[in-house]
Amino acid sequence: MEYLIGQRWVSHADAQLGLGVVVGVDGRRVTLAFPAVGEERTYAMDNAPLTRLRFKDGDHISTVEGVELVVTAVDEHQGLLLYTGLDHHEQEMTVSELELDAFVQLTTPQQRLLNGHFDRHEDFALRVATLQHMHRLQTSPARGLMGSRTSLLPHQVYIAAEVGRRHAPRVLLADEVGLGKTIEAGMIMQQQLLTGRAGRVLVLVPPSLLHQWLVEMLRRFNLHFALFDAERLSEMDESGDGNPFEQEQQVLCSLGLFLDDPERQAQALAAGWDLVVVDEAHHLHWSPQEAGDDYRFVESLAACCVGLLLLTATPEQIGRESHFARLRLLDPARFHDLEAFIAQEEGYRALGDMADALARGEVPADLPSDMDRALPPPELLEQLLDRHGTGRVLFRNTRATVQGFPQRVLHRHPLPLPEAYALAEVDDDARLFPESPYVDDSWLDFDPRVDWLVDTLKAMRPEKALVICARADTAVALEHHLHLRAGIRSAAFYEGLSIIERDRAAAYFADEAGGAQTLVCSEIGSEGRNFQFAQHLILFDLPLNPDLLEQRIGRLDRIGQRGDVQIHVLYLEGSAQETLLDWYDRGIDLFRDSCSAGYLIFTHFEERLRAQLAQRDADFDALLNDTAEFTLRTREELREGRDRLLERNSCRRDVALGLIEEVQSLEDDDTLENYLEALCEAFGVDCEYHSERTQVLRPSEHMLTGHFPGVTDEGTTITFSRERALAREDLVFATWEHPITQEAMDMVHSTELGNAALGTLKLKGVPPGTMLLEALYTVNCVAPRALQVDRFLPLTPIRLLVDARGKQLADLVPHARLNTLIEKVKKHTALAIIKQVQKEVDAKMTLANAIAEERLRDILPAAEARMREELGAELARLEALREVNPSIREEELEYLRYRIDECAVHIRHAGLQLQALRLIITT
Ligand SMILES: Nc1ncnc2c1ncn2[C@@H]1O[C@H](COP(=O)(O)OP(=O)(O)OP(=O)(O)O)[C@@H](O)[C@H]1O
Repeated sequence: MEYLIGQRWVSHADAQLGLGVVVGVDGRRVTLAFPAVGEERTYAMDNAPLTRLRFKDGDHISTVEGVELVVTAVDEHQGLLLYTGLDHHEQEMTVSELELDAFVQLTTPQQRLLNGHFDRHEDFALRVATLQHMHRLQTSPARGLMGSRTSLLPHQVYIAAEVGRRHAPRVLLADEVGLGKTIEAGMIMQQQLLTGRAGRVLVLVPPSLLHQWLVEMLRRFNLHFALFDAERLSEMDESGDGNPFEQEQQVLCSLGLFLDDPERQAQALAAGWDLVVVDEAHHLHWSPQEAGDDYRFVESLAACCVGLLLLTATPEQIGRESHFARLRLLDPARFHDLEAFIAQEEGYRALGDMADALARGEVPADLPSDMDRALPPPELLEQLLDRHGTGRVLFRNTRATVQGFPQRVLHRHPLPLPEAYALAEVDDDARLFPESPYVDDSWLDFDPRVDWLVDTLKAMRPEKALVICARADTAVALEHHLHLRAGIRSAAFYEGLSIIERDRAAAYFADEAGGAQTLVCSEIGSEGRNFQFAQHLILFDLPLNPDLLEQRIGRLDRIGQRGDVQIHVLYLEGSAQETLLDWYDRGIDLFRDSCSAGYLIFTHFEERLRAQLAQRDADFDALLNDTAEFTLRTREELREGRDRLLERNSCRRDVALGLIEEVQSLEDDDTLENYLEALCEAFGVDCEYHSERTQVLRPSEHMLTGHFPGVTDEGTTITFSRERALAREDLVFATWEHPITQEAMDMVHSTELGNAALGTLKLKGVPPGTMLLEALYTVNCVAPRALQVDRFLPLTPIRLLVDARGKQLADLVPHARLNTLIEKVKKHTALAIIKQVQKEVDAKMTLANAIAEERLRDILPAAEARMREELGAELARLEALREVNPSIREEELEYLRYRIDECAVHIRHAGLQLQALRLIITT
């Protein structure tokens, strides 16, 4: 090998040195300067780990002056290479190799292979596997649904898939209490973030639910929200770094932060969000006369964010009008007329009948005129639901459809009315909450509910009971009494506590060993919290709103409840509470069955009920009968009309079951386990068996990078079993979509790991000394993530195996087979081989590139056709839908048209990327 001063060489022993230049040749020694690292090294010529750097036509080079050229010709002059190329103005220029930038990164497979930077065959195989898995995940129907630590419940999976795949989803998630709206919102967010449809997310929740949300999002979805409270915001203000909302991508805070604070509102509005989520949205104040500050703020947010999820279990808690007002936030164009909305709801019964008939295979005579009667009934049913239902904006699943819920069992506990209460002058409020007029705690001494509570809790020990009362003062007094005077382990949960104190109290109650036996909550504890680990609910009083009562019961009667829910209602005989209990129990039958029309029924009878609460008389039985009859009728109407349609729209079981099956099949085989093991091996992470389908990952001394995603110094225990992950919170649930897997895959994809290898092989029928080149290409489409072009044009790995005569043998010798046959070659032999076959490799690469390009010519039009078919069908559907159901917003249509055009442009410009190259010599 001849060395001349000025030539450029790279060290294949240490790629980090950058590009060296020969600065001295002295007998048998050569000295190189490596300007990128400011070092000089001298080597013995006969075993220097150096390779001459020689660029070729089409390579990108850059000079010390920062000029970038695409090489068009290479000449040699007095032993030095001269590169001619075009800069980005298409100007031609020629530079000597002396002028090349020393910070060269040899990363392409061909450069690395030809310069002697070989990888292990295991790493080569890992790279190929990574690209194949990435491709498979990109095209999976279950994309975005695999990574949540939740049971796969059809109604949730359906909603997550249906809403999560929309661009800019704007929906009201209104499943009945405790059916998992938070989980659905998490699944939707996870999917939107994973697929790039959303990046910036703002979640607004009541203060008492902040931590519960924070924890649920993290442990179930690996979503790291920044929790903003007043303190953190003022610290951020002081730091002078500008708008705090612009400093985080996913923010969780309470709506209260913004009330009466126009400046904060302006900051949040200016920060721009892809998705805004509002929990317990029934609290937003609105009436036809006046909108509250909270409503107006959310309305401003709704106007400038693209996606909006509103969550409420009791959409009509404050009445139909405010239900309408929330729908208006989602789509002001569609929901602009309250009267029309109410009239339309009335037509749902007829639609429900038609849907039933179609489900039975009959085509009803009165089918809407926009529908094509010639279609088969299942398709007509799809169209009917799609075009005439409310499914696009409103999702509501009920216990009746979800099934598997335990019973609610009512226990009435009459107690004598103390004289002090009987004789007191009372108003409406004090009738229901007789202790409320007391400024001190003296009522504890004579109120029989207190002793009952103490005795019952003691008798129940160690079973846990949630106690709910309407007022914070009552909760505090009761808890003090239980705790200090009766020696019952208890905690209070009320609005006077800070958020952290509330969470501490809830955690103390949840603690199985040594925790509180009871938690005494004011009404704020009746909303959103998860207390299903308890089976006893003690209602110290009853609220004067059936939806609030439903929320209270929902704390225990929710997903995850394992036994029947025992509802104990304490009441003072002859008091307004007894009347209210009778009305709820015998009128609405709310203790046995949840009722979405509770508020409607309440408003219908409110006047008569209030009169009976003030003074029960002979009319009460009539009130009970009327209420029961009205309730029956209303439930029936809802079941026949709105709910029936909503249910069909809110969960299509067959679709959901198909998706669940897909997720399960990905989980059940051991591909991920084997793949992660190979990844760990490649990166120097120890993988130790823990128990069935569970491993401990630990950084080893030979860790390749400073960090492997998700692996801590102490070790991270991961399980591949969903069942175990649900039972054991401390284990990481490893799925294809867990950040560990995703980031590790990215680490392989975005670096050169495994992209160049050399080996030998004995192959029957192939003479020794034959050269084979195994090349893997992927389709490289540069496009904004939000367009999701990868749905139509995924990575599409193309594997070629070219022999010396240019024959393509990929199908004959599959990659997996090659992996089992290939043998390692010592580094110096490999370097000797590569020097000899340089020219041949170049020639075969040209050939391989041509074959791959030819394949690409088929792939791109097919991808465009697929995109046009899929998005075109979506567009046609939306256009048809819009004719009859204006809940489709014009922007949705416009965006879809724009997306089709943009996707087409990007698909046409897609190119190939050589991802990995392996040179094989037969022996
Ligand atoms: N698929 C699931 N797998 C496991 N647990 C779940 C699942 N869905 C819901 N849960 C649990 O059930 C409980 C109720 O869920 P969630 O809080 O999402 O309900 P919700 O509809 O928002 O309730 P609320 O109406 O009270 O606000 C929570 O403890 C949640 O963690």
